[in-house]
Formats: sequence, structure tokens, C-alpha cells
Amino acid sequence: MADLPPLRDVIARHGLRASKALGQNFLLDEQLLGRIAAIPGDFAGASVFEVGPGPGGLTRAALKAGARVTAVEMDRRCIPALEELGAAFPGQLTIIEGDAMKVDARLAAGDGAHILANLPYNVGTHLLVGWLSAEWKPWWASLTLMFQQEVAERIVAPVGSEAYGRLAVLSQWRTEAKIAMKVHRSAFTPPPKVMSAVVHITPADAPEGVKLSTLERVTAAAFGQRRKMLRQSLKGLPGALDALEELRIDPQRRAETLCVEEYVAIARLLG
Ligand SMILES: C[S@@+](CC[C@H](N)C(=O)[O-])C[C@H]1O[C@@H](n2cnc3c(N)ncnc32)[C@H](O)[C@@H]1O
Repeated sequence: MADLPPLRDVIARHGLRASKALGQNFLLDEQLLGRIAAIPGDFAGASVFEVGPGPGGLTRAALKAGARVTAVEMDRRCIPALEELGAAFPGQLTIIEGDAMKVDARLAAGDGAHILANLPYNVGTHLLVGWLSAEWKPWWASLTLMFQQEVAERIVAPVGSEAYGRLAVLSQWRTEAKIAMKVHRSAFTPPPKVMSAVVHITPADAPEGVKLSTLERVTAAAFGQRRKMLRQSLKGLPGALDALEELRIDPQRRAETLCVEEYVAIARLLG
């Protein structure tokens, strides 16, 4: 591997002025990038699917750690910078120019890939929901995703907390999800308005006899009226009130007091 130029130089040489429309806030601190790329574990020989590499900070950290990386970037201006990076790590980097929402990540990166991304919030949550909805156990080995801190907290939220809702249940019912690192806004160029955090998610066994679509219907109804008692919020869902009774869940409780396992149990009874 040749010596790599500092990321600041790469950005200047390729004229990669951050675009607001593309949600670009770049990470330039190589030590920090190395720590993020180390979150999933040893990357030597691993396959990584990276979304939104931009000038390639996280990409180079993953390549240095020995990963084979497939990176999808929709900003054409970044492609020459990424190609240079690929030349410094022969055979390790595949670049796809395009919209990650339209790319088949499984086909591009292969089964067992680790997913890595620092993305604009709306794209990130959309892709996260897609990856969490995969056939289980999923094709991916882990997700390491940068979010604004408020979204990260909704993903890992414990029962009873203000951030606990549909995203927490969807994220946690068959995974281990945790905040691996908080990242100060000043670490980004330009700095965003809010703090960020890296969420690390690994697949766990799916509870038996539960359909994702049913679980989603239950949580949508419950959290759709989160201030109401369950007997009110779930009454439009056929069989839900009987399920509460069978499970001895007090129908006067509210959505945020039911733990993930209780939602899973309700969905199981609804079939
Ligand atoms: C927050 S920047 C992060 C760049 C780089 N990974 C870093 O950490 O410095 C987000 C990147 O995602 C890219 N991006 C935004 N939407 C995308 C999409 N739908 N598909 C692929 N890339 C996208 C942007 O062009 C930008 O390079």
C-alpha cells in the first residue's frame, strides 16, 4: 500500500465541496475513522458494503484493516477520488456509482458482508428498515451506521424511555443493537447542527412463530396512539384485545410500557 494523501488534500484536489442537498458532512480524522471501522471487529479478509463513501475516509480505514470493500456513492464528483484509493489497494475496492436505495446490496457485496455507512439521516433510516426487514437470519453480518444521535437513541431505546417506539421494537426484536460511539459534531466538515452516534447491530435468533408484518401492525397501532391505553389503541386490530387478556397484559397500560418480548408475544398470538 502506497502512502495515502491526507483527506483534506483529496477533497481540495478533486473539488469536493460538501453538498447540502446530498447531506454531505465528511469525517477527516483518520484516527476516529479507524476506530469506527474497528467497531464490527477484525476486518482482515472480510467483505464490507459501504454506502456513501464520499471522499473515502471510512473506505480507506476499512481497506487498511484488510477488508474487500464494495462502495456505492451517488455523487459523481467523488468517483475519481475513490478510484485513486482503489489503485492504492489493488483488488480490494469495487466502486458503484449510483443511488444506494436502488442497488441490491446483497448481490453487490455477497452474503456475510458487514455494512458500513455514514449517511444522511433520511437515507440511513430507510436503508436500516430495509436491512432489518431482510429474510432472517439476514445475509449481512453486521450493521455499523452513523446517525444523528436522536435517531441512534430511538434505535436502541429501552422500554419506558421517551425514545422507545416502533423503530426500537423493529430494531431489537431479533438483533443486538447498541450505540458503539458518540461522535461530536465538530468531528465533521462542515459540522452538522446536531451530535451523531454510531449504532452497531448484529443479528440474533428470531423468536419463533412471529411474522414481521404482524409485529409491525401491532406496533403501528400501539405507538400510533402512544398516549392512549392499549384497550383503545389496539381495539381496531382483530384479536389484539383477546391476546392481551391471554397474556395477562393489563389493557390500561400504554404503548411505551410494553417491552419488546411482550410485543413479540402479542404478534405470535395474532399469527
Ligand atoms: C455524511 S456524507 C459521509 C461521507 C463519508 N462516508 C465520510 O464519512 O466522510 C454522506 C455521503 O453519502 C452520499 N449519499 C447520499 N445519499 C446517497 C444515496 N442515496 N446513495 C449513495 N450515496 C449517497 C453523499 O454523496 C455523501 O458522500
